[in-house]
Amino acid sequence: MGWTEVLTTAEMRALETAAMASGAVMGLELMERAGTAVAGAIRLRWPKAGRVTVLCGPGNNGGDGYVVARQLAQAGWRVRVLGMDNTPGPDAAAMKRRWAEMGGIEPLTAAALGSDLSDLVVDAIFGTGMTRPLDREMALVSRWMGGWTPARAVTPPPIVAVDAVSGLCLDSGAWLGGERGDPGGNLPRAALTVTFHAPKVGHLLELGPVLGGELVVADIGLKTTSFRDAEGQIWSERTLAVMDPPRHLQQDRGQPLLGKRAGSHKFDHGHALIVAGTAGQGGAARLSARAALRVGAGLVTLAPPADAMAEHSGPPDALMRRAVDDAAALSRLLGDDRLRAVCLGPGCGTERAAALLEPLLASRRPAVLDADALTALAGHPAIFEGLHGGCVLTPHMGEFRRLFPDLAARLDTPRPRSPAQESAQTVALQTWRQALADMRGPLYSRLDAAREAAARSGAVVLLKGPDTVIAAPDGQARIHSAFDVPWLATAGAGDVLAGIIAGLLARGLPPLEAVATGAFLHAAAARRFGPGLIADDLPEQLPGVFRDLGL
Ligand SMILES: NC(=O)C1=CN([C@@H]2O[C@H](COP(=O)(O)OP(=O)(O)OC[C@H]3O[C@@H](n4cnc5c(N)ncnc54)[C@H](OP(=O)(O)O)[C@@H]3O)[C@@H](O)[C@H]2O)[C@@H](O)CC1
Ligand SMILES: Nc1ncnc2c1ncn2[C@@H]1O[C@H](COP(=O)(O)OP(=O)(O)O)[C@@H](O)[C@H]1O
Ligand SMILES: [K+]
Repeated sequence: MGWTEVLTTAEMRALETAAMASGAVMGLELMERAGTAVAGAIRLRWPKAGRVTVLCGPGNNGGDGYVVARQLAQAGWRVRVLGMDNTPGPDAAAMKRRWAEMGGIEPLTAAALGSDLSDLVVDAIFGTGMTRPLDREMALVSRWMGGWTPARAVTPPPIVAVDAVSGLCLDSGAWLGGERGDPGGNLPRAALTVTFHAPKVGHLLELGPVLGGELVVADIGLKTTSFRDAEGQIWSERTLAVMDPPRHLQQDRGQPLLGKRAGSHKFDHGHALIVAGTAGQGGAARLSARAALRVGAGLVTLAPPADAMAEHSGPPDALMRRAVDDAAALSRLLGDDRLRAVCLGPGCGTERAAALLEPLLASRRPAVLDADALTALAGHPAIFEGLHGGCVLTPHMGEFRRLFPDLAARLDTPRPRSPAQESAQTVALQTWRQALADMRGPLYSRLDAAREAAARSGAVVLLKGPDTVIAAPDGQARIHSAFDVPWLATAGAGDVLAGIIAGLLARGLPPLEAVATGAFLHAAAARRFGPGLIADDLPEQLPGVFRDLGL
Protein backbone atom coordinates (compact mmCIF):
# COMPACT_ATOMS: atom_id res chain seq x y z
CA MET A 1 0.00 0.00 0.00
CA GLY A 2 1.10 3.55 -0.44
CA TRP A 3 3.57 4.88 -2.89
CA THR A 4 5.67 2.90 -5.36
CA GLU A 5 9.28 1.88 -4.72
CA VAL A 6 11.82 3.57 -7.03
CA LEU A 7 15.28 2.09 -7.49
CA THR A 8 18.67 3.34 -8.53
CA THR A 9 20.44 1.18 -11.12
CA ALA A 10 22.74 -0.12 -8.36
CA GLU A 11 19.75 -1.15 -6.26
CA MET A 12 18.23 -2.93 -9.25
CA ARG A 13 21.46 -4.85 -9.83
CA ALA A 14 21.62 -5.69 -6.11
CA LEU A 15 18.05 -7.02 -6.20
CA GLU A 16 18.79 -9.14 -9.25
CA THR A 17 22.00 -10.44 -7.69
CA ALA A 18 20.19 -11.31 -4.47
CA ALA A 19 17.45 -13.15 -6.35
CA MET A 20 19.98 -15.17 -8.33
CA ALA A 21 22.18 -15.85 -5.28
CA SER A 22 19.16 -17.20 -3.40
CA GLY A 23 18.51 -19.61 -6.25
CA ALA A 24 15.05 -18.13 -6.79
CA VAL A 25 15.69 -17.41 -10.45
CA MET A 26 18.36 -17.64 -13.17
CA GLY A 27 19.57 -14.64 -15.14
CA LEU A 28 18.46 -16.22 -18.40
CA GLU A 29 14.97 -16.64 -17.05
CA LEU A 30 14.80 -12.98 -15.96
CA MET A 31 15.93 -11.95 -19.43
CA GLU A 32 13.29 -14.13 -21.07
CA ARG A 33 10.60 -12.59 -18.83
CA ALA A 34 11.87 -9.07 -19.53
CA GLY A 35 11.88 -9.54 -23.30
CA THR A 36 8.50 -11.26 -23.18
CA ALA A 37 7.06 -8.31 -21.25
CA VAL A 38 8.33 -5.86 -23.88
CA ALA A 39 6.98 -7.93 -26.76
CA GLY A 40 3.65 -8.23 -24.92
CA ALA A 41 3.42 -4.47 -24.37
CA ILE A 42 4.16 -3.90 -28.07
CA ARG A 43 1.52 -6.39 -29.24
CA LEU A 44 -1.05 -4.80 -26.92
CA ARG A 45 -0.49 -1.36 -28.41
CA TRP A 46 0.22 -2.43 -32.01
CA PRO A 47 -2.02 -5.50 -32.40
CA LYS A 48 -1.51 -5.71 -36.16
CA ALA A 49 1.82 -7.41 -36.86
CA GLY A 50 4.01 -5.14 -38.99
CA ARG A 51 7.69 -4.56 -39.67
CA VAL A 52 9.96 -3.92 -36.71
CA THR A 53 13.66 -3.09 -36.41
CA VAL A 54 15.26 -4.20 -33.16
CA LEU A 55 18.51 -2.48 -32.15
CA CYS A 56 20.58 -4.69 -29.81
CA GLY A 57 23.50 -3.44 -27.71
CA PRO A 58 26.38 -5.44 -26.25
CA GLY A 59 24.99 -6.10 -22.75
CA ASN A 60 21.88 -7.51 -21.14
CA ASN A 61 19.73 -4.72 -22.55
CA GLY A 62 20.69 -6.11 -25.97
CA GLY A 63 19.91 -9.59 -24.61
CA ASP A 64 16.37 -8.44 -23.88
CA GLY A 65 16.25 -7.13 -27.45
CA TYR A 66 17.05 -10.55 -28.93
CA VAL A 67 14.17 -12.00 -26.90
CA VAL A 68 11.83 -9.28 -28.20
CA ALA A 69 12.95 -10.07 -31.76
CA ARG A 70 12.24 -13.79 -31.33
CA GLN A 71 8.87 -13.24 -29.68
CA LEU A 72 7.66 -10.73 -32.26
CA ALA A 73 8.82 -12.96 -35.13
CA GLN A 74 6.88 -15.84 -33.61
CA ALA A 75 3.85 -13.53 -33.47
CA GLY A 76 4.08 -12.86 -37.20
CA TRP A 77 6.04 -9.62 -37.29
CA ARG A 78 8.71 -9.10 -39.99
CA VAL A 79 11.75 -8.58 -37.80
CA ARG A 80 15.05 -6.97 -38.72
CA VAL A 81 17.80 -7.06 -36.11
CA LEU A 82 20.77 -4.69 -36.00
CA GLY A 83 23.29 -5.80 -33.39
CA MET A 84 26.82 -5.32 -32.16
CA ASP A 85 29.73 -7.72 -32.63
CA ASN A 86 30.73 -8.23 -29.02
CA THR A 87 28.19 -9.62 -26.58
CA PRO A 88 30.30 -10.53 -23.56
CA GLY A 89 27.55 -11.54 -21.09
CA PRO A 90 26.64 -15.26 -21.21
CA ASP A 91 22.87 -14.68 -20.96
CA ALA A 92 22.80 -12.06 -23.70
CA ALA A 93 25.08 -14.22 -25.86
CA ALA A 94 22.72 -17.18 -25.40
CA MET A 95 19.71 -15.09 -26.44
CA LYS A 96 21.65 -13.79 -29.42
CA ARG A 97 22.41 -17.37 -30.53
CA ARG A 98 18.76 -18.34 -30.19
CA TRP A 99 17.75 -15.41 -32.39
CA ALA A 100 20.50 -16.25 -34.92
CA GLU A 101 18.78 -19.61 -35.48
CA MET A 102 15.68 -17.70 -36.63
CA GLY A 103 17.03 -14.65 -38.46
CA GLY A 104 20.00 -12.54 -39.42
CA ILE A 105 21.89 -9.85 -37.56
CA GLU A 106 23.19 -6.83 -39.46
CA PRO A 107 25.77 -4.45 -37.97
CA LEU A 108 24.22 -1.69 -35.86
CA THR A 109 24.97 1.55 -37.73
CA ALA A 110 23.00 4.69 -38.50
CA ALA A 111 23.32 3.95 -42.22
CA ALA A 112 21.82 0.48 -41.78
CA LEU A 113 19.03 1.89 -39.63
CA GLY A 114 18.13 4.47 -42.27
CA SER A 115 18.31 2.07 -45.20
CA ASP A 116 15.05 0.24 -44.66
CA LEU A 117 12.18 1.89 -42.83
CA SER A 118 9.94 -0.17 -40.58
CA ASP A 119 6.77 0.53 -38.61
CA LEU A 120 8.46 0.38 -35.23
CA VAL A 121 11.97 0.61 -33.77
CA VAL A 122 12.88 -1.19 -30.55
CA ASP A 123 15.78 0.47 -28.74
CA ALA A 124 17.58 -2.27 -26.80
CA ILE A 125 21.06 -0.73 -27.05
CA PHE A 126 21.80 0.38 -23.47
CA GLY A 127 19.77 0.27 -20.28
CA THR A 128 20.87 0.35 -16.66
CA GLY A 129 24.47 -0.34 -17.71
CA MET A 130 24.77 2.96 -19.57
CA THR A 131 27.78 4.56 -17.88
CA ARG A 132 29.26 6.99 -20.35
CA PRO A 133 28.22 9.15 -23.28
CA LEU A 134 27.32 7.48 -26.57
CA ASP A 135 30.26 7.04 -28.91
CA ARG A 136 30.17 8.49 -32.43
CA GLU A 137 28.27 5.77 -34.24
CA MET A 138 25.73 5.25 -31.44
CA ALA A 139 25.30 9.03 -31.23
CA LEU A 140 24.39 8.98 -34.94
CA VAL A 141 21.96 6.11 -34.37
CA SER A 142 20.44 8.08 -31.51
CA ARG A 143 20.10 11.23 -33.59
CA TRP A 144 18.46 9.23 -36.37
CA MET A 145 15.89 8.09 -33.83
CA GLY A 146 15.54 11.75 -32.87
CA GLY A 147 14.73 12.65 -36.48
CA TRP A 148 18.11 13.92 -37.70
CA THR A 149 20.66 12.63 -40.23
CA PRO A 150 23.67 14.46 -41.71
CA ALA A 151 21.80 14.66 -45.04
CA ARG A 152 18.24 15.55 -44.04
CA ALA A 153 15.58 15.44 -41.37
CA VAL A 154 13.74 12.12 -41.10
CA THR A 155 10.49 11.14 -39.49
CA PRO A 156 11.39 8.11 -37.44
CA PRO A 157 8.78 5.45 -36.72
CA PRO A 158 7.49 5.11 -33.15
CA ILE A 159 10.24 4.03 -30.76
CA VAL A 160 9.85 1.49 -27.98
CA ALA A 161 12.60 1.76 -25.39
CA VAL A 162 13.71 -1.30 -23.44
CA ASP A 163 14.33 0.06 -19.92
CA ALA A 164 15.28 3.52 -21.26
CA VAL A 165 16.02 5.52 -24.36
CA SER A 166 19.71 4.71 -24.84
CA GLY A 167 21.75 7.71 -23.71
CA LEU A 168 19.56 8.55 -20.73
CA CYS A 169 21.17 8.15 -17.31
CA LEU A 170 18.70 6.05 -15.34
CA ASP A 171 20.03 7.41 -12.04
CA SER A 172 19.44 11.07 -12.79
CA GLY A 173 17.25 11.49 -15.87
CA ALA A 174 20.02 13.56 -17.47
CA TRP A 175 21.41 12.94 -20.95
CA LEU A 176 24.87 11.44 -20.67
CA GLY A 177 27.38 13.73 -22.32
CA GLY A 178 24.98 16.61 -22.87
CA GLU A 179 24.76 19.92 -21.08
CA ARG A 180 22.60 19.63 -17.96
CA GLY A 181 19.27 21.28 -18.67
CA ASP A 182 20.12 21.85 -22.35
CA PRO A 183 21.49 18.68 -23.89
CA GLY A 184 20.88 19.86 -27.44
CA GLY A 185 18.23 18.88 -29.97
CA ASN A 186 17.38 15.66 -31.75
CA LEU A 187 17.08 13.47 -28.71
CA PRO A 188 14.89 10.45 -29.39
CA ARG A 189 11.46 10.45 -27.80
CA ALA A 190 10.01 7.03 -27.22
CA ALA A 191 6.31 6.32 -27.52
CA LEU A 192 6.66 3.63 -24.90
CA THR A 193 9.27 2.60 -22.33
CA VAL A 194 9.04 -0.80 -20.69
CA THR A 195 11.08 -1.13 -17.52
CA PHE A 196 11.34 -4.03 -15.11
CA HIS A 197 10.19 -4.59 -11.53
CA ALA A 198 10.21 -0.90 -10.47
CA PRO A 199 10.68 2.53 -12.01
CA LYS A 200 14.24 3.79 -11.82
CA VAL A 201 15.09 7.27 -10.54
CA GLY A 202 15.91 8.49 -14.06
CA HIS A 203 12.44 7.60 -15.35
CA LEU A 204 10.96 10.29 -13.10
CA LEU A 205 13.51 13.13 -13.12
CA GLU A 206 14.66 15.74 -15.64
CA LEU A 207 14.47 14.34 -19.21
CA GLY A 208 13.29 10.88 -18.17
CA PRO A 209 9.56 11.60 -18.37
CA VAL A 210 10.02 13.75 -21.49
CA LEU A 211 11.98 11.21 -23.55
CA GLY A 212 10.40 8.03 -22.19
CA GLY A 213 6.79 8.40 -23.30
CA GLU A 214 4.35 6.03 -21.65
CA LEU A 215 6.09 4.13 -18.84
CA VAL A 216 5.14 0.49 -18.28
CA VAL A 217 6.63 -1.28 -15.26
CA ALA A 218 6.65 -5.00 -15.97
CA ASP A 219 6.64 -7.60 -13.21
CA ILE A 220 9.44 -10.07 -13.90
CA GLY A 221 8.97 -12.03 -10.69
CA LEU A 222 11.57 -10.28 -8.52
CA LYS A 223 10.46 -9.86 -4.93
CA THR A 224 11.01 -6.63 -3.02
CA THR A 225 11.24 -8.72 0.14
CA SER A 226 14.71 -9.76 -0.95
CA PHE A 227 15.66 -6.10 -0.70
CA ARG A 228 17.09 -6.39 2.81
CA ASP A 229 20.51 -5.90 4.28
CA ALA A 230 22.52 -8.50 6.17
CA GLU A 231 20.56 -7.86 9.41
CA GLY A 232 17.30 -8.46 7.61
CA GLN A 233 16.27 -4.81 7.76
CA ILE A 234 14.61 -3.18 4.80
CA TRP A 235 17.20 -0.74 3.54
CA SER A 236 16.44 2.58 5.20
CA GLU A 237 17.24 4.90 2.33
CA ARG A 238 14.15 3.99 0.40
CA THR A 239 12.91 6.16 -2.40
CA LEU A 240 9.22 6.08 -3.17
CA ALA A 241 7.45 7.59 -6.15
CA VAL A 242 4.33 9.53 -5.36
CA MET A 243 2.46 8.18 -8.37
CA ASP A 244 -0.01 5.46 -7.41
CA PRO A 245 -3.67 5.86 -6.66
CA PRO A 246 -3.00 6.96 -3.09
CA ARG A 247 -5.03 4.46 -1.10
CA HIS A 248 -3.14 5.18 2.08
CA LEU A 249 -4.35 8.78 2.04
CA GLN A 250 -7.85 7.56 2.75
CA GLN A 251 -6.98 4.98 5.34
CA ASP A 252 -3.74 4.33 7.21
CA ARG A 253 -3.89 1.28 9.47
CA GLY A 254 -7.63 1.78 9.82
CA GLN A 255 -7.32 5.50 10.69
CA PRO A 256 -8.53 8.16 8.29
CA LEU A 257 -5.39 10.05 7.33
CA LEU A 258 -6.94 12.94 5.44
CA GLY A 259 -10.61 12.46 6.27
CA LYS A 260 -12.09 13.70 9.53
CA ARG A 261 -13.44 11.28 12.12
CA ALA A 262 -17.08 11.63 13.12
CA GLY A 263 -17.39 13.46 16.42
CA SER A 264 -13.95 15.07 16.24
CA HIS A 265 -13.25 18.60 17.49
CA LYS A 266 -11.57 21.42 15.55
CA PHE A 267 -8.53 21.21 17.84
CA ASP A 268 -8.20 17.53 16.91
CA HIS A 269 -7.21 18.79 13.46
CA GLY A 270 -4.61 21.24 14.64
CA HIS A 271 -4.01 24.96 14.61
CA ALA A 272 -1.69 26.40 11.94
CA LEU A 273 0.00 29.78 12.16
CA ILE A 274 0.84 31.53 8.91
CA VAL A 275 3.22 34.45 9.35
CA ALA A 276 2.52 37.36 6.97
CA GLY A 277 4.59 40.38 6.04
CA THR A 278 4.40 44.14 6.05
CA ALA A 279 1.96 46.20 3.99
CA GLY A 280 2.37 45.88 0.24
CA GLN A 281 3.88 42.38 0.34
CA GLY A 282 0.95 40.99 -1.62
CA GLY A 283 -1.25 38.07 -0.91
CA ALA A 284 1.37 35.34 -0.63
CA ALA A 285 0.71 34.56 3.03
CA ARG A 286 -3.05 34.73 2.48
CA LEU A 287 -2.72 32.13 -0.29
CA SER A 288 -0.84 29.91 2.17
CA ALA A 289 -3.46 30.47 4.86
CA ARG A 290 -6.35 29.67 2.56
CA ALA A 291 -4.62 26.46 1.49
CA ALA A 292 -4.00 25.44 5.13
CA LEU A 293 -7.71 25.90 5.84
CA ARG A 294 -8.83 23.98 2.77
CA VAL A 295 -6.50 21.07 3.48
CA GLY A 296 -8.31 20.63 6.76
CA ALA A 297 -6.38 22.30 9.59
CA GLY A 298 -8.91 22.87 12.39
CA LEU A 299 -7.94 26.53 12.84
CA VAL A 300 -5.67 28.86 10.90
CA THR A 301 -4.29 32.15 12.20
CA LEU A 302 -2.64 34.74 9.97
CA ALA A 303 0.03 36.76 11.75
CA PRO A 304 1.03 40.04 10.06
CA PRO A 305 2.72 42.94 11.84
CA ALA A 306 0.17 45.28 13.50
CA ASP A 307 0.56 48.00 10.88
CA ALA A 308 -0.29 45.59 8.04
CA MET A 309 -3.41 44.19 9.70
CA ALA A 310 -5.75 46.29 7.52
CA GLU A 311 -4.24 44.89 4.31
CA HIS A 312 -4.80 41.35 5.53
CA SER A 313 -8.38 41.84 6.68
CA GLY A 314 -10.07 40.44 3.54
CA PRO A 315 -11.62 36.98 3.13
CA PRO A 316 -11.65 34.15 3.99
CA ASP A 317 -13.64 35.03 7.10
CA ALA A 318 -12.76 31.64 8.59
CA LEU A 319 -9.25 32.96 9.08
CA MET A 320 -8.21 34.33 12.47
CA ARG A 321 -5.70 37.16 12.73
CA ARG A 322 -3.13 38.02 15.40
CA ALA A 323 -0.54 40.76 15.15
CA VAL A 324 3.04 39.59 15.52
CA ASP A 325 5.51 42.46 15.46
CA ASP A 326 8.68 40.85 16.69
CA ALA A 327 10.43 37.78 18.02
CA ALA A 328 9.06 38.28 21.54
CA ALA A 329 5.48 38.37 20.23
CA LEU A 330 6.01 35.16 18.27
CA SER A 331 7.53 33.46 21.30
CA ARG A 332 4.48 34.39 23.38
CA LEU A 333 2.12 33.05 20.72
CA LEU A 334 4.06 29.79 20.46
CA GLY A 335 3.58 29.35 24.20
CA ASP A 336 0.15 27.94 23.26
CA ASP A 337 0.95 24.33 22.43
CA ARG A 338 -2.32 23.85 20.56
CA LEU A 339 -0.56 25.82 17.84
CA ARG A 340 0.87 22.82 16.07
CA ALA A 341 2.58 24.13 12.93
CA VAL A 342 3.92 27.35 11.46
CA CYS A 343 4.50 28.58 7.92
CA LEU A 344 7.18 31.26 7.60
CA GLY A 345 8.40 32.93 4.44
CA PRO A 346 5.73 33.69 1.83
CA GLY A 347 5.40 37.46 1.52
CA CYS A 348 7.25 37.88 4.81
CA GLY A 349 10.30 39.95 3.91
CA THR A 350 13.80 38.63 4.51
CA GLU A 351 14.59 40.77 7.57
CA ARG A 352 11.37 39.91 9.32
CA ALA A 353 11.86 36.23 8.46
CA ALA A 354 15.39 36.31 9.93
CA ALA A 355 14.12 37.91 13.13
CA LEU A 356 11.30 35.40 13.57
CA LEU A 357 13.29 32.29 12.63
CA GLU A 358 15.14 32.20 15.94
CA PRO A 359 12.12 31.94 18.29
CA LEU A 360 10.40 29.64 15.81
CA LEU A 361 13.30 27.18 15.64
CA ALA A 362 13.82 27.40 19.41
CA SER A 363 10.19 26.34 19.92
CA ARG A 364 10.91 23.08 17.98
CA ARG A 365 7.48 23.49 16.35
CA PRO A 366 6.90 21.74 13.01
CA ALA A 367 7.44 24.51 10.46
CA VAL A 368 7.43 25.10 6.73
CA LEU A 369 10.22 27.50 5.77
CA ASP A 370 9.69 28.89 2.29
CA ALA A 371 10.60 31.89 0.12
CA ASP A 372 12.02 34.76 2.27
CA ALA A 373 12.71 32.39 5.18
CA LEU A 374 15.00 30.39 2.86
CA THR A 375 16.84 33.54 1.79
CA ALA A 376 17.19 34.51 5.46
CA LEU A 377 18.57 31.05 6.29
CA ALA A 378 21.10 31.31 3.46
CA GLY A 379 22.37 34.60 4.90
CA HIS A 380 22.56 33.49 8.53
CA PRO A 381 24.60 30.31 9.07
CA ALA A 382 24.04 30.50 12.84
CA ILE A 383 20.26 30.34 12.39
CA PHE A 384 20.69 27.51 9.84
CA GLU A 385 22.35 25.51 12.63
CA GLY A 386 19.05 25.57 14.54
CA LEU A 387 17.11 23.59 11.90
CA HIS A 388 15.63 20.33 13.17
CA GLY A 389 13.66 17.30 11.94
CA GLY A 390 10.32 19.07 12.24
CA CYS A 391 11.40 21.71 9.72
CA VAL A 392 10.48 21.55 6.06
CA LEU A 393 12.51 23.57 3.54
CA THR A 394 10.75 24.11 0.21
CA PRO A 395 13.30 25.70 -2.16
CA HIS A 396 13.01 26.06 -5.90
CA MET A 397 16.34 25.65 -7.70
CA GLY A 398 17.30 29.33 -7.23
CA GLU A 399 16.71 29.16 -3.49
CA PHE A 400 18.43 25.78 -3.31
CA ARG A 401 21.48 27.31 -5.02
CA ARG A 402 21.59 30.02 -2.34
CA LEU A 403 21.30 27.52 0.51
CA PHE A 404 23.51 24.74 -0.86
CA PRO A 405 25.78 26.29 -3.53
CA ASP A 406 28.19 23.35 -3.60
CA LEU A 407 25.41 20.80 -4.20
CA ALA A 408 23.87 22.95 -6.92
CA ALA A 409 27.29 23.23 -8.56
CA ARG A 410 27.62 19.45 -8.61
CA LEU A 411 24.30 19.26 -10.43
CA ASP A 412 25.59 21.75 -12.99
CA THR A 413 28.78 19.82 -13.65
CA PRO A 414 27.85 16.17 -13.70
CA ARG A 415 30.59 13.84 -12.58
CA PRO A 416 31.05 10.64 -14.56
CA ARG A 417 31.35 7.59 -12.37
CA SER A 418 34.97 6.95 -11.38
CA PRO A 419 36.66 3.59 -12.06
CA ALA A 420 36.92 2.99 -8.29
CA GLN A 421 33.17 3.35 -7.90
CA GLU A 422 32.62 1.16 -10.92
CA SER A 423 34.51 -1.76 -9.41
CA ALA A 424 32.45 -1.41 -6.23
CA GLN A 425 29.56 -2.96 -8.15
CA THR A 426 30.89 -6.40 -7.45
CA VAL A 427 30.98 -6.10 -3.64
CA ALA A 428 29.38 -8.76 -1.51
CA LEU A 429 25.82 -8.41 -0.39
CA GLN A 430 26.66 -7.69 3.26
CA THR A 431 28.37 -4.42 2.42
CA TRP A 432 25.94 -3.27 -0.20
CA ARG A 433 24.63 -0.37 1.85
CA GLN A 434 27.97 1.42 1.66
CA ALA A 435 28.50 0.21 -1.86
CA LEU A 436 25.19 1.62 -2.96
CA ALA A 437 26.02 4.95 -1.34
CA ASP A 438 29.26 5.02 -3.34
CA MET A 439 27.61 3.92 -6.53
CA ARG A 440 25.10 6.66 -7.10
CA GLY A 441 25.41 7.82 -10.61
CA PRO A 442 26.81 7.77 -13.21
CA LEU A 443 25.47 11.31 -12.85
CA TYR A 444 24.73 13.25 -9.68
CA SER A 445 20.96 13.59 -9.46
CA ARG A 446 18.46 16.03 -8.01
CA LEU A 447 17.60 13.22 -5.62
CA ASP A 448 21.23 12.92 -4.49
CA ALA A 449 21.33 16.70 -4.00
CA ALA A 450 18.11 16.78 -1.96
CA ARG A 451 19.34 13.87 0.19
CA GLU A 452 22.61 15.63 0.94
CA ALA A 453 20.77 18.87 1.68
CA ALA A 454 18.47 17.08 4.12
CA ALA A 455 21.34 15.32 5.86
CA ARG A 456 23.29 18.58 6.15
CA SER A 457 20.40 20.73 7.39
CA GLY A 458 18.67 18.11 9.52
CA ALA A 459 15.38 19.17 7.91
CA VAL A 460 13.07 17.65 5.32
CA VAL A 461 13.92 19.22 1.96
CA LEU A 462 11.50 19.56 -0.95
CA LEU A 463 13.29 20.66 -4.12
CA LYS A 464 10.60 22.07 -6.43
CA GLY A 465 10.12 21.54 -10.12
CA PRO A 466 8.02 19.46 -12.47
CA ASP A 467 10.12 16.68 -10.91
CA THR A 468 9.83 17.50 -7.23
CA VAL A 469 12.19 15.56 -4.98
CA ILE A 470 11.73 15.27 -1.27
CA ALA A 471 14.29 13.94 1.22
CA ALA A 472 14.44 13.48 4.96
CA PRO A 473 17.62 13.62 7.07
CA ASP A 474 17.59 9.81 7.52
CA GLY A 475 17.80 9.28 3.76
CA GLN A 476 14.15 8.43 3.08
CA ALA A 477 13.05 10.10 -0.12
CA ARG A 478 10.04 10.68 -2.32
CA ILE A 479 9.81 11.72 -5.96
CA HIS A 480 6.77 13.49 -7.29
CA SER A 481 6.91 13.77 -11.05
CA ALA A 482 4.23 16.12 -12.42
CA PHE A 483 5.25 16.95 -15.96
CA ASP A 484 1.60 16.86 -16.98
CA VAL A 485 0.65 20.01 -15.05
CA PRO A 486 2.78 22.83 -16.52
CA TRP A 487 0.09 25.33 -15.49
CA LEU A 488 1.57 25.07 -11.99
CA ALA A 489 4.34 27.34 -13.22
CA THR A 490 2.43 30.42 -12.04
CA ALA A 491 3.09 33.03 -9.38
CA GLY A 492 1.91 31.99 -5.95
CA ALA A 493 1.73 28.25 -6.63
CA GLY A 494 4.61 27.74 -4.22
CA ASP A 495 2.85 29.79 -1.51
CA VAL A 496 -0.14 27.47 -1.80
CA LEU A 497 2.12 24.42 -1.51
CA ALA A 498 3.69 25.83 1.65
CA GLY A 499 0.23 26.40 3.13
CA ILE A 500 -0.94 22.89 2.23
CA ILE A 501 2.10 21.38 3.95
CA ALA A 502 1.66 23.62 7.01
CA GLY A 503 -1.98 22.53 7.23
CA LEU A 504 -1.01 18.86 7.05
CA LEU A 505 1.69 19.36 9.70
CA ALA A 506 -0.93 21.00 11.91
CA ARG A 507 -3.14 17.98 11.35
CA GLY A 508 -0.38 15.86 12.82
CA LEU A 509 1.13 14.18 9.75
CA PRO A 510 4.83 13.40 10.23
CA PRO A 511 6.98 15.84 8.19
CA LEU A 512 7.96 13.50 5.35
CA GLU A 513 4.38 12.26 4.97
CA ALA A 514 3.01 15.81 5.12
CA VAL A 515 5.40 16.97 2.40
CA ALA A 516 4.83 14.04 0.03
CA THR A 517 1.07 14.19 0.53
CA GLY A 518 1.15 17.97 0.09
CA ALA A 519 3.03 17.71 -3.21
CA PHE A 520 0.51 15.14 -4.40
CA LEU A 521 -2.56 17.21 -3.42
CA HIS A 522 -1.04 20.38 -4.93
CA ALA A 523 -0.56 18.73 -8.35
CA ALA A 524 -3.91 16.93 -8.13
CA ALA A 525 -5.61 20.30 -7.56
CA ALA A 526 -3.85 21.75 -10.61
CA ARG A 527 -4.74 18.73 -12.73
CA ARG A 528 -8.36 18.98 -11.69
CA PHE A 529 -8.58 22.68 -12.70
CA GLY A 530 -6.59 22.35 -15.93
CA PRO A 531 -5.49 25.16 -18.26
CA GLY A 532 -5.98 28.74 -17.13
CA LEU A 533 -5.01 27.90 -13.57
CA ILE A 534 -3.87 30.67 -11.25
CA ALA A 535 -2.64 30.08 -7.71
CA ASP A 536 -5.95 31.28 -6.19
CA ASP A 537 -7.72 28.35 -7.88
CA LEU A 538 -5.59 25.69 -6.18
CA PRO A 539 -7.06 25.75 -2.64
CA GLU A 540 -10.57 25.84 -4.16
CA GLN A 541 -9.90 22.57 -5.98
CA LEU A 542 -8.96 20.69 -2.82
CA PRO A 543 -12.55 19.80 -1.85
CA GLY A 544 -13.00 18.16 -5.27
CA VAL A 545 -9.68 16.33 -4.95
CA PHE A 546 -10.80 14.99 -1.56
CA ARG A 547 -14.13 13.88 -3.01
CA ASP A 548 -12.26 12.12 -5.85
CA LEU A 549 -10.20 10.32 -3.18
CA GLY A 550 -13.41 9.12 -1.60
CA LEU A 551 -12.99 11.01 1.70
N1 LIG B 1 19.17 -6.02 -13.54
C1 LIG B 1 18.12 -6.84 -13.75
O1 LIG B 1 17.51 -7.29 -12.81
C2 LIG B 1 17.69 -7.15 -15.12
C3 LIG B 1 18.26 -6.51 -16.22
N2 LIG B 1 17.79 -6.69 -17.45
C4 LIG B 1 18.30 -5.94 -18.56
O2 LIG B 1 19.68 -5.74 -18.45
C5 LIG B 1 20.00 -4.37 -18.66
C6 LIG B 1 21.26 -4.04 -17.99
O3 LIG B 1 22.23 -4.82 -18.58
P1 LIG B 1 23.78 -4.52 -18.43
O4 LIG B 1 24.10 -4.34 -17.01
O5 LIG B 1 24.48 -5.58 -19.14
O6 LIG B 1 23.91 -3.10 -19.11
P2 LIG B 1 23.51 -2.57 -20.58
O7 LIG B 1 22.57 -1.44 -20.34
O8 LIG B 1 23.08 -3.64 -21.47
O9 LIG B 1 24.87 -1.94 -21.11
C7 LIG B 1 26.08 -2.53 -20.72
C8 LIG B 1 27.04 -2.70 -21.87
O10 LIG B 1 27.15 -1.54 -22.59
C9 LIG B 1 28.48 -1.03 -22.50
N3 LIG B 1 28.37 0.41 -22.47
C10 LIG B 1 27.84 1.19 -21.53
N4 LIG B 1 27.81 2.47 -21.92
C11 LIG B 1 28.36 2.48 -23.16
C12 LIG B 1 28.59 3.48 -24.13
N5 LIG B 1 28.27 4.75 -23.91
N6 LIG B 1 29.14 3.13 -25.30
C13 LIG B 1 29.47 1.86 -25.55
N7 LIG B 1 29.26 0.86 -24.67
C14 LIG B 1 28.71 1.17 -23.50
C15 LIG B 1 29.07 -1.68 -21.31
O11 LIG B 1 30.41 -1.78 -21.50
P3 LIG B 1 31.44 -1.49 -20.29
O12 LIG B 1 30.94 -0.29 -19.55
O13 LIG B 1 31.42 -2.72 -19.47
O14 LIG B 1 32.69 -1.23 -21.00
C16 LIG B 1 28.39 -3.02 -21.35
O15 LIG B 1 29.02 -3.87 -22.27
C17 LIG B 1 18.77 -3.65 -18.16
O16 LIG B 1 18.68 -2.35 -18.67
C18 LIG B 1 17.68 -4.56 -18.64
O17 LIG B 1 17.35 -4.26 -19.98
C19 LIG B 1 16.69 -7.60 -17.74
O18 LIG B 1 17.19 -8.62 -18.53
C20 LIG B 1 15.94 -8.12 -16.55
C21 LIG B 1 16.63 -8.18 -15.28
N1 LIG C 1 6.43 23.07 -15.30
C1 LIG C 1 5.95 22.67 -14.12
N2 LIG C 1 5.25 21.52 -14.05
C2 LIG C 1 4.74 21.10 -12.87
N3 LIG C 1 4.90 21.77 -11.70
C3 LIG C 1 5.60 22.91 -11.71
C4 LIG C 1 6.16 23.43 -12.91
N4 LIG C 1 6.78 24.58 -12.61
C5 LIG C 1 6.62 24.79 -11.29
N5 LIG C 1 5.91 23.79 -10.73
C6 LIG C 1 5.51 23.69 -9.32
O1 LIG C 1 4.82 24.89 -8.99
C7 LIG C 1 5.28 25.42 -7.74
C8 LIG C 1 5.96 26.76 -7.98
O2 LIG C 1 6.54 27.22 -6.80
P1 LIG C 1 7.49 28.50 -6.74
O3 LIG C 1 8.57 28.38 -7.75
O4 LIG C 1 7.87 28.69 -5.32
O5 LIG C 1 6.51 29.66 -7.21
P2 LIG C 1 6.04 30.95 -6.41
O6 LIG C 1 7.24 31.46 -5.64
O7 LIG C 1 5.61 31.90 -7.47
O8 LIG C 1 4.91 30.55 -5.54
C9 LIG C 1 6.18 24.35 -7.17
O9 LIG C 1 5.41 23.46 -6.38
C10 LIG C 1 6.68 23.61 -8.40
O10 LIG C 1 7.03 22.27 -8.11
K1 LIG D 1 17.47 0.87 -24.26
